[in-house]
Amino acid sequence: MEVLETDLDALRCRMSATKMGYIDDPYIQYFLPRRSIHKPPIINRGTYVRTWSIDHVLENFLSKLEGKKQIISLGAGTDTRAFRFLTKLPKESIKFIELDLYPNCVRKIQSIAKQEALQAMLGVYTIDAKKGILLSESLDILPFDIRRIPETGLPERANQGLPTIVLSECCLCYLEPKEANSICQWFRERFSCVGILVYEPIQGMDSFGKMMKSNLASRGIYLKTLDSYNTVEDQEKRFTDNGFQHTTVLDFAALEREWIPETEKKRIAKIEMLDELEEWDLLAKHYCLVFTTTHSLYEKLNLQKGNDQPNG
Ligand SMILES: C[S@@+](CC[C@H](N)C(=O)[O-])C[C@H]1O[C@@H](n2cnc3c(N)ncnc32)[C@H](O)[C@@H]1O
Repeated sequence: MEVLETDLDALRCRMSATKMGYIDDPYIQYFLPRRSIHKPPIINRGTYVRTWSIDHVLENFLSKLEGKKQIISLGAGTDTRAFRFLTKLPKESIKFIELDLYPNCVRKIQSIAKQEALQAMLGVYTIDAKKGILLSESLDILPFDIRRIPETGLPERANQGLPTIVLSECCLCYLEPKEANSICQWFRERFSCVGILVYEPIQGMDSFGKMMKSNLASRGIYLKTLDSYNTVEDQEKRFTDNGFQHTTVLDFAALEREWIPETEKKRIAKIEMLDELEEWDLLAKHYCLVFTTTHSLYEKLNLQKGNDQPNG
């Protein structure tokens, strides 16, 4: 299945951005030993904005709410975020549940099974590498086709009573809009305190967007929701129509401008010269971050009206 390969694309981008110093990720080496990957500066910058902004929303959620919190990652692939966060936070305060298709879970778990440094962070754990299952106090990796969620619910390890952020870092976009929508609706109806954090492409109708779609289509990969949620406004409406009460959507140009601190911008600017600022502007308009919440989570995060940045 071609969609499985998209995880390797994301991993390579993160490796390149890590190697260049945009991202601090000591764990990625365990999942992609080949470090010779180098992506163009605008791709590294995009990977940085993507990683920084998702981390930012999650860190804010984890630090502002008391007690145990849950992050359910749809199509988590070989994301190392759980390990990065577990180095900084008490294990008992956080539960990551990572779902992906069976072959990608097996691949990830095989890497973890070889690395004591990763296992040491999990406390008591069990691994069944053949089944692609890892269970521990703070991280579960489970092979699960997320399209089943509306019918069968989540694997029983998930706890509907915990404040939860559902992360779709480029995953829901591969589903039919109806399927993606039913999943979001399922979470809103079952979880009282929930947010959905989505990173995905937008603006698929212009020439850059068409090129992006046709490059992927040549590999059998289709961004199925893109035409339905083509703009920032469409993305906002998507979640408002779905019954979520508070939605913030920013493209990467806005994220960089409004969220990323000046000190970080200066640091990033020194890493690599961006010869073509116009190219970056174009790319940055084609990706967005959506953060949508129920009223209960919104109140707990204490979002200020008119303040897009979720740390108030
Ligand atoms: C672009 S990758 C993103 C991986 C990771 N979230 C990241 O950003 O690094 C998309 C992931 O979604 C997974 N995926 C696609 N469709 C899925 C489905 N129906 N159920 C579970 N996972 C799925 C793929 O296997 C792949 O690992």
